[in-house]
Amino acid sequence: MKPAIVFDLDGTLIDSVPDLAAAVNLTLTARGLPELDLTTIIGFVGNGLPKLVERVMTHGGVDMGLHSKLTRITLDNYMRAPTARTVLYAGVRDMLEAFTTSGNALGICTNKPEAAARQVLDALDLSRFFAVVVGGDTLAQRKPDPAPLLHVFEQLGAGPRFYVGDSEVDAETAQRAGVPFALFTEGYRKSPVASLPHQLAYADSGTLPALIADALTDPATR
Ligand SMILES: O=C(O)COP(=O)(O)O
Ligand SMILES: [Mg+2]
Repeated sequence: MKPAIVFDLDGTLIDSVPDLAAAVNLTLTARGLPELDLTTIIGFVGNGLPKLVERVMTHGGVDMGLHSKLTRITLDNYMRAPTARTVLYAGVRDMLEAFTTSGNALGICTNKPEAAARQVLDALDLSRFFAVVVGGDTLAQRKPDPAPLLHVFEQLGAGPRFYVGDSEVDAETAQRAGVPFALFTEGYRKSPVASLPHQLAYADSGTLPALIADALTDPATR
């Protein structure tokens, strides 16, 4: 049976931080606060938009009483132009075509709000690849809680499983869900590859289908 493969979105399939940064910086400049650079924002990404805004506010010394308001404003900013500067990582479209042609069921488990994730996938013509999309606000729990990931796999059906992501949060989610994990090393990871639990690591999306096939013939991941 072909494995079901679930992907993280930001930092794994798409380089989306330029648009997240633009949304955050609109929020900041509207309050007279200085803009943040991409590296700083990358350090704040991974636990969903409310957490991103919380980290930005802590960094800027903004009163946390404004958190829900600034989260709403930042999401509105983001939703107005979610793919203006966002690009797919090299080889991603071909990789998704290859998995689809071989009959793998594919899903998305992201901490991005579900509506934003769906809008981004539509705009980049990626929606057709994914039978299930779960975002950071789809369930009461978000990654690194394993519930959203298990929810996606349950809907994709029986068979072997693999989760593909770029971050500490993704590695922990997979581990807690008991699912083998493929780490994309060129995303928004903050710590060294060796410190993240993973069954395989890759830097070129074109190599992933063969790597997953190999890993699934290895008794350690079966
Ligand atoms: O929204 C985030 O913080 C990160 O999104 P991701 O889970 O797709 O990497
Ligand atoms: Mg990610």
